[in-house]
Formats: sequence, C-alpha cells, structure tokens
Amino acid sequence: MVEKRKPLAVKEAIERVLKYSVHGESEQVDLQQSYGRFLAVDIIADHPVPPFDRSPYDGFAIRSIDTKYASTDHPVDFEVIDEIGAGSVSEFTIGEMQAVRIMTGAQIPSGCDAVVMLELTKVFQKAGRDYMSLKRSFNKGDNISFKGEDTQYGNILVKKGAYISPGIIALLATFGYAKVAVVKKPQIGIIATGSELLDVDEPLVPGKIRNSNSYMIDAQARRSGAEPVYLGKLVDDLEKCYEAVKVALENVDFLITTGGVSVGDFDYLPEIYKRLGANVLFNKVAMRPGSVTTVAEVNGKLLFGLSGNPSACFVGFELFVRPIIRTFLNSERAHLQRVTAILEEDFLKPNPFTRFVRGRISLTAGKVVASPIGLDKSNVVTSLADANAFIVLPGGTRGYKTGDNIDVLLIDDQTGSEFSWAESFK
Ligand SMILES: Nc1nc2c(c(=O)[nH]1)N[C@H]1C(S)=C(S)[C@@H](COP(=O)(O)OP(=O)(O)OC[C@H]3O[C@@H](n4cnc5c(N)ncnc54)[C@H](O)[C@@H]3O)O[C@H]1N2
Ligand code: MOO
Ligand SMILES: [Mg+2]
Repeated sequence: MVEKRKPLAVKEAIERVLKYSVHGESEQVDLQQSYGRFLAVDIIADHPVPPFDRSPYDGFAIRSIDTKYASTDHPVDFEVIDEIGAGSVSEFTIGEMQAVRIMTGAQIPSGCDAVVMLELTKVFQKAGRDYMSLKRSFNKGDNISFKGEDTQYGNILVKKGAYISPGIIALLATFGYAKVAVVKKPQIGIIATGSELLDVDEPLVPGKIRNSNSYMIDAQARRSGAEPVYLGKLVDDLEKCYEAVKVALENVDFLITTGGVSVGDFDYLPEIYKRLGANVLFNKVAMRPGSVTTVAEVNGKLLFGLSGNPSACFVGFELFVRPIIRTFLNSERAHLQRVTAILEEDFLKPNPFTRFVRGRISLTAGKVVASPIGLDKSNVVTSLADANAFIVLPGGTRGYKTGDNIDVLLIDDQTGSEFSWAESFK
C-alpha cells in the first residue's frame, strides 16, 4: 500500500522551511564586483552630500544684496574678479559689486550667497577689466546646491541585505567604498536524478530526455544570488544516490535534488531521507504544480527535494529555495514580489490546491494584466521560457474569469517582498 501523503498549506510549508534559515558571513569584494550582490553592512553617510555648497549652473556667484535694485531699466554691473571650474576653489572673498565666474559643480566662493545663470547676464570689458551686468534681483540662496541637501552626515542610506543595484553602486562610490562588504553567496548543490536523463550534448535515444532541470536551477540559483554547484546527474540507483546526497550535504550550504520524490518504484529520495535520519518537514504541498515538493533537514542543513517535472521544479525553487537564499543574504524581502493584476483569460479549471500558473504580465492601457502561458501542466518546459510571473489562483471550487483581480508573483524581479503575500494562500 502506497503511503498517503498529507498536503500542507503553502504558507505553512514556507514557514517551516524558514525556521531553518541561516545567515551568511560577509566578504569583501571590489566595488566593480559588487553589482547584484547583497550588502553585509548598512551604508551610512560619513560625510554630507554634497560636501560643500556648490553651483548647480554655469554662471556667476554673487552677493544677492548687490542685486536688490537691479531691473530691466536699471541693470547693475559686477566686476568679475575670478573664474573657477568644478574642482577648483576660489581664493578670493568677494566684496561689494563683485562676482566670480563659476562653473557647475564648483564650490561657492566665500562671500557669495547666490548664483546667476550665464544666460541671464551680459559680459563686457571696461578699462581692461571683466564685468557682467544683470537685470533682475536675486535672493540669498538662489541657485545654490547646499552642503548636505542630498544627504546629511550620519544618515542610514541603504540597509544591509539590500540587493546592490547600479544606484547603490553610485552611493558606494560616493562614500569611498573601493571594497564592499557583501554576504558570501550560499553554495547550492544541484543533483539531478533519473535514469532517463541525457547530458545536454547527447543525441536523443528512445525513452530518454535531456537533463534540463539542473541548468534551469543553476540559473535560478544565480538569479537569486546563490552560487550553484552542479554535482552531476545520477541514474535511479538507491546506493549511488544515497552516497551522492550524503557527500554533497557535507560540502554545500543547501542541497537541491530534482526528481525521485514521488511514489514511483524508482523514486528513491524518500528512502534516502530515511537513511540519512533526516527530519522531513513536509512531502506534499497543497499547490500545483509542485505538490510533491519535499523539504528535509539534516543537522540543520536543508535538503530540497524538488519535483522532476520541469514546471513543478521551477515553481518549487522560487517558492521555497529562493527565500532561503535571500534570507541567507540578509534580505528582509526574501520572497517574490506580489502585485495585483487583471486576469486576461478565463481559467475555469477548479482545483482544491493553490495554482501557480506560469504567466506573463504586461501593461495594457495603464493596467497590469496577466495571461497564462502554454500548457498548464507540471511536466511542460516550453511555457517557462516566456513566463515572467506566477498567476496565483487560490484553491477552491470556483474557476477564475477574465477581468478578475488576481495576485501575481514576479519572478524576474530583484526587489522581492516580505512574507505578507502568503496570507492569501490556502
Ligand atoms: N501515483 C502517483 N504518481 C505521481 C504522483 C502521485 O501523487 N502519485 N505525483 C505526480 C506529480 S504531481 C509529479 S510532479 C511527479 C513528480 O515526480 P518525481 O519528482 O518523482 O520525478 P521523476 O519521477 O524522477 O520525474 C518526473 C518527470 O520529470 C522528468 N524529469 C526528471 N528529471 C528531469 C530533469 N533533470 N530534466 C528534465 N526532466 C526531468 C522525468 O523524466 C519525468 O517525466 O510525479 C507524478 N506522479
Ligand atoms: O508536483 Mo506535481 O507537479 O503537483 O504537478
Ligand atoms: Mg517519480
């Protein structure tokens, strides 16, 4: 008699896995290698930005008080006593009716409290000296980019755990981080099981298929911020699989196996968990695809038994492995980002389990719409290529109709989300 597995709600299953989350250590990398990594420390402003009052325009730095009576009928003349470009500092302190010709980014000379754009001035020479005239008045502070207006000293600008984007790289450079403390990437072991599996470069022969899961998982692991370690594909042989899993567990932070978790005669993972004395957190989840997703723990180390079916494997990774990787990387938004979208096609098939339909979201007339892609079966591979989201259809008897508001999880997004989205899952 085949064991009857009890399906666990998706939310509970994720929570069980997260109980075993661990945080990674930090390492220093060059700034230029830090893109796409996760910050191991907060970035705190150790100086104000800008660090000095500066000109936002090419023009003249003046004393605003000298422009008080300037008008179209009464232009006022200023003697230009110096000229500075960005990077230079004027040695002069300007006096009454004097100006410094200044370029964008240059430090405001002492005595000046406003900048006039070049276009509003007329320059001329008199008795061998440089002058400019103005036809309107200015207030103190006009056209000055003030010290600290961007950020003040001591502000926390980015919290640890943030995904390092090009914008964050700009901040790191601004504050002098030639080396950046990032969280070490977790090493994710990947083992594919299945006697039917061929290598990618092998020709098809009857009954066999190429191993696509390992390469898919490898890419998903990288996208999540982990370092995949491909440990090969194994034929369905209990001893060989057991040995490989046992050895792999010692050498990686997390281990993923694909295939062999269901109830087939050659599905050996359940027996391997037994032999390892593993604590199986669950072996059935109330979701489609990926209901066979199994997660076990051995001495605190997580072992993800993902389905052999490509779509189920893909979904299992994004729902269970990604948050563990992101938590390892200190992210507070470890889960897929959720948005609300309008369903573009009827989805009338009822199902007691929550569905994660591979779909595509797009903007149509300013609204986020989502449509399913391809065959909604756990064994399909082609729909994965075009999918940028999972359409979440909570279980129940009713189907879903065009125009329904539905939750969508973004799979190619780096921002992530806190766990709140799971609240709506059965
Ligand atoms: N009697 C039952 N049969 C099945 C059940 C069930 O509850 N009772 N569950 C079905 C569901 S749902 C799924 S999902 C699959 C899960 O199967 P396994 O995880 O045990 O995976 P395998 O049996 O090894 O393979 C399933 C399928 O996937 C293909 N595969 C495997 N590895 C790869 C790979 N690396 N790359 C590409 N494709 C792969 C394999 O050839 C099979 O076609 O079980 C159902 N059965
Ligand atoms: O685990 Mo299977 O993929 O539910 O479809
Ligand atoms: Mg099987």
